[in-house]
Amino acid sequence: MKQRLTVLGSTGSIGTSTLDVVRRHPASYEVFALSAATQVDVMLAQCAEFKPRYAVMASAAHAKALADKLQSNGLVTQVLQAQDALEKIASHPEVDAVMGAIVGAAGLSPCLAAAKAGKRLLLANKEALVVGGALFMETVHAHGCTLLPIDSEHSAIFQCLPEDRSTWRARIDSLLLTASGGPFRQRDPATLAEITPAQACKHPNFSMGRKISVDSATMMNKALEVIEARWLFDVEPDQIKVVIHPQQIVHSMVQFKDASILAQLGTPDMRVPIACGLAWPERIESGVAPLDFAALAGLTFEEADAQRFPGLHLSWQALKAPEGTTAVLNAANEVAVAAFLSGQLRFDRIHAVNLETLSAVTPPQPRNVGDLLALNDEARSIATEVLERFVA
Ligand SMILES: NC(=O)C1=CN([C@@H]2O[C@H](COP(=O)(O)OP(=O)(O)OC[C@H]3O[C@@H](n4cnc5c(N)ncnc54)[C@H](OP(=O)(O)O)[C@@H]3O)[C@@H](O)[C@H]2O)C=CC1
Ligand SMILES: CC(=O)[C@@H](O)[C@H](O)COP(=O)(O)O
Ligand SMILES: [Mn+2]
Repeated sequence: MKQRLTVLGSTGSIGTSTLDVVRRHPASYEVFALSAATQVDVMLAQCAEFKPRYAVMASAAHAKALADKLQSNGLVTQVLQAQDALEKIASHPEVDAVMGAIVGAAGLSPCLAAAKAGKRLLLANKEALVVGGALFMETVHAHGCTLLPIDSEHSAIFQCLPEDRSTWRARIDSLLLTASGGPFRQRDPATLAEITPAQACKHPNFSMGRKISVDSATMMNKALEVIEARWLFDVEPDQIKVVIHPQQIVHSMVQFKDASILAQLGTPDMRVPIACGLAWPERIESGVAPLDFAALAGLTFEEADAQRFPGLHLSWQALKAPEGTTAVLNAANEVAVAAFLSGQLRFDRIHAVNLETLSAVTPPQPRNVGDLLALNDEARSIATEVLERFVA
């Protein structure tokens, strides 16, 4: 029986890698629905190839443009638009699995809809978990959702852990998240003010969307991943450690109570964790060449420099603060990164916007997804005010 799949964010880096793996296994997977925001022609080509029943676009104008092109190409995919359209394709009764690959908090509601419908949820969209926190995991557990981490570090940890979740806590000492250190790991910190979006988006090992690439450059990506790990694996914040490993061959590790460490290794290519999530607990071909150990120059590890990467430590601070603080941090960072990418904010001021927004917002205890979305909106508007003080 084929798995019927919805891909949220199909035109992005994770979305296209997902479809690349799916393309290799036509007997096992069928695309039920795709979603995107702006890239109409990429979506048109995906509809022509994968023939989904539905395609969702984020705005009415993009939906209309896609519908017109589909019609003139004789394609019958139905185009939907509106917030509840994403939730509809994520929770549709005919869907087995959902890839959550929208970037940012915009992915929270459709991922929660998939979780509530008890789907197999392949989660790349780390911001959904950073915003959703305990409420996200409660929804996963209450509705029998199978949550499969796609973020490479979390997929690595997931693969190193025993399958029986109830035994994790008793056996784990700590989770060791590896980090590349980004493109500025060795750059003179005095020159960080001059960095351009193109430089920040040049990740040393992965070709990714622009937002996550900037996060890797500030190491806010690792901060978000610390928060993601806390919720995915139900460990205390201080059980999560970060180590820089510039080659990104070791994707992360689990240290057990007896000091034994298990690591997951592989070529740095997101099709590996994606294939792992699609097929779990089986294994399928991902299209990625295995590691050639003889050709590796060496694997090195070092500590993250707190002065160069001040944002990294905000994760532990936010996790120890009242619930909702991680949502505030995420909102501030989304606003600051967008401002940097549009040329308004200096790279070295992203951290200042995050820090000031955190001190300006005291989050009330979120009781439901409505509270989380309201908190996200409030934190975004305060971050936008804070930003005014830092723009050139
Ligand atoms: N890229 C990677 O290797 C990794 C990514 N991740 C995580 O996966 C997620 C996706 O990352 P990535 O693929 O790099 O991002 P991209 O920017 O490449 O893709 C994002 C996708 O989401 C769509 N999108 C953007 N904004 C919205 C919105 N407001 N509403 C609906 N859809 C939207 C985009 O549509 P369009 O392009 O049509 O505008 C696109 O399809 C992020 O959370 C990231 O942190 C995690 C690990 C690795
Ligand atoms: C591929 C992936 O999972 C990204 O999150 C990537 O690992 C970024 O790495 P750094 O944030 O360590 O640069
Ligand atoms: Mn990652």
